[in-house]
Amino acid sequence: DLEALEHEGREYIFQLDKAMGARKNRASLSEWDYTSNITKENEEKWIQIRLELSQQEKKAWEETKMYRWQEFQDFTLRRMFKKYSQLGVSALPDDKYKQLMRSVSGMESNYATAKICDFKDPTKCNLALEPDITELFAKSQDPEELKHLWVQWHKEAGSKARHNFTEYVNLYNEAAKLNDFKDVADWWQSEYEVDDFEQQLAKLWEDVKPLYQQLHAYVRKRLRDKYGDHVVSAKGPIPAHLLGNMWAQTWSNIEPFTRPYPDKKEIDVTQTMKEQNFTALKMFQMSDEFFRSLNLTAMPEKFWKNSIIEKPTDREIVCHASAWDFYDGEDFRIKQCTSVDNEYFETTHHEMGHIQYFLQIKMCTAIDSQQFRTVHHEMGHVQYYLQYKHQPFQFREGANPGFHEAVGDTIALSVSSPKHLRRVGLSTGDAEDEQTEINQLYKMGIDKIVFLPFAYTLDMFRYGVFRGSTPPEDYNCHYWRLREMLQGVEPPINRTEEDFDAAAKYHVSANVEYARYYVSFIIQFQFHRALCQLAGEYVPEDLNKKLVDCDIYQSVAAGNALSNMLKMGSSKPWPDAMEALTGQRQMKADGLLEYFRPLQEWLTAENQRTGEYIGWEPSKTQYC
Ligand SMILES: C=C(C[SeH])C(=O)N1CCC[C@H]1C(=O)O
Ligand SMILES: [Zn+2]
Repeated sequence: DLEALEHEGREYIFQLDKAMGARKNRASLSEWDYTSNITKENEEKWIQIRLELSQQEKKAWEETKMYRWQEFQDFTLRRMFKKYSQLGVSALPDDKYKQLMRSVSGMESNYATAKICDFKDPTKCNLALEPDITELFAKSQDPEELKHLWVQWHKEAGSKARHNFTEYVNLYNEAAKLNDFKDVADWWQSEYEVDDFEQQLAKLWEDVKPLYQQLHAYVRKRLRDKYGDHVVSAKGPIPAHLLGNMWAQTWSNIEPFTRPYPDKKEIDVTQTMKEQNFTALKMFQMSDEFFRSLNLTAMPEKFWKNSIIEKPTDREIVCHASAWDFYDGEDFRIKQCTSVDNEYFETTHHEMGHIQYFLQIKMCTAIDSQQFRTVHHEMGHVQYYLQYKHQPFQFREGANPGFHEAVGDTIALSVSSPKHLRRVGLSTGDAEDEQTEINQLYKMGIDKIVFLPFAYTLDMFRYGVFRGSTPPEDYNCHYWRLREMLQGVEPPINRTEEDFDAAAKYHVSANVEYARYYVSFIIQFQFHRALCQLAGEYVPEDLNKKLVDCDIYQSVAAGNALSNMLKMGSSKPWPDAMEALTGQRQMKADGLLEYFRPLQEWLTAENQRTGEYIGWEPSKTQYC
């Protein structure tokens, strides 16, 4: 009878889950070995192990199909069977599976090892993205130098990936169809368990677009004032190489010379951290301490022992920051790039003297607030792993991919508040006045608001590619059409289909879905608002308890609510997790818009005062 069958199903699935845990542990260890020492030999080992594991997954999948799990009474049991009934890329025949893995690892290693020549010294041709190009791009205010760095990087990391990318699209789409999806776009969106995901993304963009347009207009004016109207037009898109970031996804690096009140004391965390001899180690310790202050879990010993945060000089590694769960309940790591330079050498030895297990900690680029945000971002991933490590392996993931990206950033919203920076001695700024608050909101806005159209573009582009509505001969043209339409940016020089600029972004070369960050940058404000209310730090309409100045540090009430949501992992559909923390069951832009309301009002008035054109006319550069 069904009762007995369900009982047998439960026995079976928990055995399967344990075996899956062991497989995931092996897969993570071999991927770690490859990405922290990029060699042909390690690539072969990683591919071999993945192939073995896929055969085991295929066998398990055949068995699972024999159970009539859709009729089971137990919700959790049905949910586990449902997840196991999806085989994934292992559904491909072995030769195609290997080909798909080779095309992705080919793109990823090309991206990780790409080098370009320096603008000032053309004989110096060993500039890597981290830390060299990133640092130059953040600091240079010479449009010609910025154009050189932009064009060279997009040539080395973008164009060279085009062949592998088209092969990856075909094979990945084949795998999607073998999993009963129309294409990869359909597969990626299924992770969000709603049937109108793309409409929800569009609605969120409609809600945020007016605010973005005001910010875009203001920044364009400030850049035109600085570089002249032959470089920045009055009504056109903003040239993408002038925004302080290779992908124009965050504009924090141009804050020093574009903020609303330039003479207002700036809370420059980077400067203070340097003065206080900060190292990455200290930032990781501070982040760990923040989570502990909320009654969340301390980083386990293996984290401090096994993480890699030094960019080795003797080998190539994948530098893009990442957090890892090895599915054994103890081993969790971060791999974040650093490079040895004498400024931190002494500090590191000094630190090493204090701490037995410590990893060689130094930051790739100088200690700066962007790196500080990345540290919190990565530590948020590890905190989520720690909270749900008691779940069955199949549920050891975020409620949806956006949740996993939002944890660290939500904490960083408190850490970057003026109140918190004063609390930890990173700022001696006096209490807030109106102008300082606008400067603070502007600094947060050119990181958080401008990111949204970039993130939206990246996966709208790939949805079109996977659906075939964007054919390979139009890849670059469609990419720039979307970037102009949504972000209001244009390439610094004409582009052709010899170029493939999308792959110059890590996540396109590494096959990492990106809508997760778009979701994260929306829901992190819903999380932040809920936590601030729980911490008694935010009371609607109370001018002494404003959202912009909320810091949940040491609030056990907020921490317990956060950990209760994180502990769920993906055991329930994400609206249940969202509701547990915020009382809302939908993604909504209301949290973000409430946070930035004072900035939106200021920008609207300022753009009226200067008569700046809101929005942008078609670009004059050629790219189609
Ligand atoms: C820090 C990470 C590793 Se999950 C990252 O890729 N992020 C974090 C914010 C957006 C996105 C990016 O760098 O493009
Ligand atoms: Zn992340």
